[in-house]
Amino acid sequence: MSDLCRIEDLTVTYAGETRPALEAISLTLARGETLAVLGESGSGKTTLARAVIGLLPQGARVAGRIDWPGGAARPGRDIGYVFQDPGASLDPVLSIGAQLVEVLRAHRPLDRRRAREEAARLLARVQIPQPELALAAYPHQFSGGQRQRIAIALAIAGEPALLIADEATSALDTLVQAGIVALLRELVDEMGLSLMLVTHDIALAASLCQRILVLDHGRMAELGPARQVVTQPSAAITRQLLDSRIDLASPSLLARAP
Ligand SMILES: Nc1ncnc2c1ncn2[C@@H]1O[C@H](COP(=O)(O)OP(=O)(O)OP(=O)(O)O)[C@@H](O)[C@H]1O
Repeated sequence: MSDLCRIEDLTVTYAGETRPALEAISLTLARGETLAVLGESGSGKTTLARAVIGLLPQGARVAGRIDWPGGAARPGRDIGYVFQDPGASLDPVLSIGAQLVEVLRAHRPLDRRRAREEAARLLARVQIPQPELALAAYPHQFSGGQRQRIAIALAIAGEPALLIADEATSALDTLVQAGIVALLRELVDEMGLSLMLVTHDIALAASLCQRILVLDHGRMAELGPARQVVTQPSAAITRQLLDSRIDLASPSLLARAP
């Protein structure tokens, strides 16, 4: 597998802060690789994802490097981003079709008719029923799970090499969450996408990703194959995250680690 993204000694300090939110992060993400970024609230997961996509807030100081050996990555086109709240991706006053067509035409040389056909195909791909009709509907007409599926359609519309899912399932109830996780897994397999899954849920990380990076107060606590991280954790914080998941889901957590 060739390298998609190389992060070297990345340190990010927000404006007005003295303590970095992220410190000395180094890792390489291969093409087609699935990586979970795991940690407690405030450990720096979103900061890492925002740094990768190049969308840190103004005034944030960045040291270190993020290299894209295949050429600079453009948000939207080369990197798709799915937020926890689909409302962050979807415009409430535009129809789903208009939003998808806009993104498709910004990134791909499609005329309006072809873009609309492609939009319907994308909605079908993320399992929105009656995609032709759905194009004319507005975000509030869909359930939370369906809105997240539409946000995923928007994120993959530019045929990105990397999809970042930032707590994309944590606001959803368990069954709906399982459906979105299954969809992400299918898309990664079919499109050869790299996935960066930002989560505080070690079971989810292990079930979906090949490697897990554990962050603790902005630092790398541990990075390794998912199975190894969940069966032989080397960092205290990973053991804590595991302990907090010792419930009925735990046996499947170990069985499903890639
Ligand atoms: N815009 C900002 N300005 C100042 N500090 C910030 C800003 N955004 C985040 N932080 C701080 O940076 C640290 C890391 O935050 P970050 O959102 O990356 O963590 P996280 O692991 O994604 O947390 P969560 O799971 O709660 O989203 C936290 O201490 C947070 O308070």
